[in-house]
Amino acid sequence: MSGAAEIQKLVIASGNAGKLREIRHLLDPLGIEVLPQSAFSITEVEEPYCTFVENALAKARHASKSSGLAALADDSGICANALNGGPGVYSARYAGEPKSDERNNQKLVDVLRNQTDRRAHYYCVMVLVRHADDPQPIIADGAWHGEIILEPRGEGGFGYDPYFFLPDLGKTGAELPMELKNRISHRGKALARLTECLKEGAF
Ligand SMILES: O=c1nc[nH]c2c1ncn2[C@H]1C[C@H](O)[C@@H](COP(=O)(O)OP(=O)(O)OP(=O)(O)O)O1
Ligand SMILES: [Mg+2]
Repeated sequence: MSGAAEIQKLVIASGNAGKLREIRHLLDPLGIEVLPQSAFSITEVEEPYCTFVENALAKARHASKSSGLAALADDSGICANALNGGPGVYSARYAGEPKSDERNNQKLVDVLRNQTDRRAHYYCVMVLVRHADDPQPIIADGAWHGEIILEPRGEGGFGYDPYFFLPDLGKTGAELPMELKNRISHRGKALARLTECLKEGAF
C-alpha cells in the first residue's frame, strides 16, 4: 500500500500558532486538507526526550491517536554554539513554565551577552505518521544558520526570530516575509525533504 501518497487530510500536531501559519503555507500547494490539532481539542503532550526526533514522534503519535487522522509534527529549537547546542530541544521552556517567547529571548540574550561567539542555528525535525502506530514514520530535518543579536529587529515570524540574524541577508528572521523564510528556514527545508520522501513513495 502506498499510504503516504494517498494522504488527503492531515492534522498538524502543534499548538504553536507561528508554526501552524508557516506549515499551512508550505502544505498549501500539495492539495492536502490541513487541520490544526485544536480542531480536535487535542491536549499538549509531554516532550520528555532529549532528541528532537523522539519528541516529534511523540507529538505526531498523540495527535494521530486522538484524531484518527494522519498527523504531522514539528519539533524544533534554537541551538547556540557557545551553549554547546543549547537551549536546543528545551528552547520552548528555556526560561521555565509557563512558556514565554519574551522571557526565553531575554534569557538567551543575557546568557550570550558576554560571549564573542553568538553563532546559532535553528533545527527542525518533521515527522509524519499515517496512524498512531505507524511503523514507518516519515522523518525529515533541516537546519538554518545565523547569529543571535542583542537587540530585537522586526515584527514578523515568532519565537526567537527577532534576535536571529542572517548575516547574508542583513536581516533577522522577524524581518523576512513568510514566503522567503519558508524557502530558506529549517522548517522549510525539513518539509521540502519530507515532501520528497512522500513523492518517492518510500513505503
Ligand atoms: O522558525 C522559528 N522561529 C522562531 N522560533 C522558533 C522557530 N522554530 C522553532 N522556534 C522556537 C520556538 C520554541 O521556543 C521552540 C520550539 O519548541 P517546540 O516544542 O518544537 O514547539 P512549541 O512547544 O512551541 O509548540 P508544539 O510543541 O506544540 O509544536 O523553538
Ligand atoms: Mg513543544
